[in-house]
Amino acid sequence: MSTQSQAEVRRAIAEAHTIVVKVGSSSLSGSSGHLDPERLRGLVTAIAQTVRMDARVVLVSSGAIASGFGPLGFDARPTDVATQQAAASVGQGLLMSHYEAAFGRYGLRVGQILITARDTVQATQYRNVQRTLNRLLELGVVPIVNENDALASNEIRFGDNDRLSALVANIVRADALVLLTDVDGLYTAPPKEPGARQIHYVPNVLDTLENVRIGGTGSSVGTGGMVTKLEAARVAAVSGIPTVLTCASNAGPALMGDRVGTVFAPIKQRGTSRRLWIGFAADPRGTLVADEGAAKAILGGRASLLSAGVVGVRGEFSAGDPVLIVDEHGNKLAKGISGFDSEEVPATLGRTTSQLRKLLGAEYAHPLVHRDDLVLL
Ligand SMILES: Nc1ncnc2c1ncn2[C@@H]1O[C@H](COP(=O)(O)OP(=O)(O)O)[C@@H](O)[C@H]1O
Ligand SMILES: N[C@@H](CCC(=O)OP(=O)(O)O)C(=O)O
Repeated sequence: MSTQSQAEVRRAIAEAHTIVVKVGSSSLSGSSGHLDPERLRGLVTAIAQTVRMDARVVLVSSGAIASGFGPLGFDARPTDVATQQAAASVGQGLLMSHYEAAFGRYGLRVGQILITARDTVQATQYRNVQRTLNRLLELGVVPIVNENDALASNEIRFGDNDRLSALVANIVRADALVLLTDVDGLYTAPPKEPGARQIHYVPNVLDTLENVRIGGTGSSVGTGGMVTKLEAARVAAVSGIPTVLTCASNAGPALMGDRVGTVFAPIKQRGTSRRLWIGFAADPRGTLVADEGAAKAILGGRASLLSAGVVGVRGEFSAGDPVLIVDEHGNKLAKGISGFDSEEVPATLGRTTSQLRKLLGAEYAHPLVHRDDLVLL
């Protein structure tokens, strides 16, 4: 497909029917880091106006921890995982009650969906998330998505909601992704640095953004900074979805296609795939070494990785975790979701599926990595 001009990308966003809006903690909280309900209401007004114009909006909202640490008696956002999870557990309900009240003023219902990273890599969970989101949208509800912070394990989690929002955009086949933060777009350097200039249009986010220095969070409550926002824009772009990145106070103009923030053009035709997440964002928890035949089969594009073609395993992982697949020379071939725990793998190496059934039982008679769970690198 030919690259869309800035005006075309902005028009596509203005005309989008299904939109994913992501708002970061930094945009929902005041200088103390606590949730600021006034800011939340401002955002809701912009979204409600869009919904009234017949659009379907999924809101991916951070802010559970920001909403919870104050009521728990902490002055600042906690830094240890257990207290963050406790704060998120208290804060998520409070956050939703603010959203319920604010959307309620416009006669709109909200529905809460809490997702863990695993839900986006496991086929059944992925489909459940997809079905519920689609049904909520059909019913005219505004789904509000956050990571299930209270239960997310430290090893496999999104941490920030940027990448999660791109995957949600992919899951609902959104026409546009709107990333709202505390700066009006991408700058040539962290915006506090002298000389940093705003970029308004990124035609191909896969190209290394030369002359752009990307930094981490600029606030005491945000987590991913610009790094994860660009990752989200990349996932969206290769899913055929245009992205606009701007500050939360520009939500209304951004949704109308006005010239605010930074827009990222889509790169591919529309498509949806759980495999995008496997390829893009999932950090491998271990490595499987494929022999020559298996490596060739995988590179052919349509084969699963069978135990018969695996000669080694490294790292500790559970069935359902992302793993790297390399050849015997260490060349990276693919990423995939392991069908076995790492400790089960040695007993399966070199075995055919029927041998696995005979030796270990029917529950072991499946590929080590199924082809639907495998993405070439
Ligand atoms: N090149 C850059 N352009 C714009 N912002 C940048 C850049 N590098 C780093 N940042 C920082 O990223 C921050 C936004 O990320 P973050 O604090 O995680 O927000 P959120 O809570 O919205 O996810 C900005 O406040 C800014 O300080
Ligand atoms: N899920 C967490 C979000 C963590 C976070 O700060 O994310 P972000 O502000 O998007 O960088 C929460 O609700 O507090």
